[in-house]
Amino acid sequence: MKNIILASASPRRKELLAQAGYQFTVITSDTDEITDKSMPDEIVEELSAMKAEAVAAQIEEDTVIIGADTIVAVSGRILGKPQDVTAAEEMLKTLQGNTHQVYTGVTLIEIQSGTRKVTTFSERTDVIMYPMTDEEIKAYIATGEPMDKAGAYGIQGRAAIYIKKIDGDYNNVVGLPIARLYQELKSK
Ligand SMILES: Cc1cn([C@H]2C[C@H](O)[C@@H](COP(=O)(O)OP(=O)(O)OP(=O)(O)O)O2)c(=O)[nH]c1=O
Repeated sequence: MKNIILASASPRRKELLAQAGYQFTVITSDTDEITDKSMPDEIVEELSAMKAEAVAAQIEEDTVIIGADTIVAVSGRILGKPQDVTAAEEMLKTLQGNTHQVYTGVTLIEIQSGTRKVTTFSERTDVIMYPMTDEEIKAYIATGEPMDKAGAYGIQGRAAIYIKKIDGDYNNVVGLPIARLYQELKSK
């Protein structure tokens, strides 16, 4: 197994990769998360590639660089991280009592003897949320938990009490589909 670099500032991604037993370093970059894609799987795949590439540009030794991006899709809309409390409130009002999809895209850039091999994939998890009252939404936002998370909630945190059902990889919702990633890394 080669050196691994996680190109992400997300504490959840770091925890999941460590939990899987990998040794790695974290190097982050300031990537403008802008894409002209409109399909959710294409968006997360492209943004994960941009994040991995921004870090790969600084690396020459044999390494595997991992970039990831997570978004929420609901009724034809794409939800990233909320800009402010009002946006968080609006997102949660849309998600409560409904089914939505969480997409995480992952890009691996394998640098070997100066050559680069890029692998990108995405995973989708369907999530059904119980209805939330306006008071519950306000109280949840007051915890501060939604602000750095796609769709303004964290399934691994206080929002767990509103999750009725999921179909797909739980860790994909948290931000890194670690089982699929392991399958991909196995061959590296
Ligand atoms: C839906 C959901 C998202 N999230 C998080 C995962 C991601 O960290 C975040 C989406 O933002 P991202 O832009 O995917 O990632 P990030 O900005 O946290 O980190 P980086 O770009 O450096 O890799 O939302 C949860 O933690 N729990 C959830 O239930």
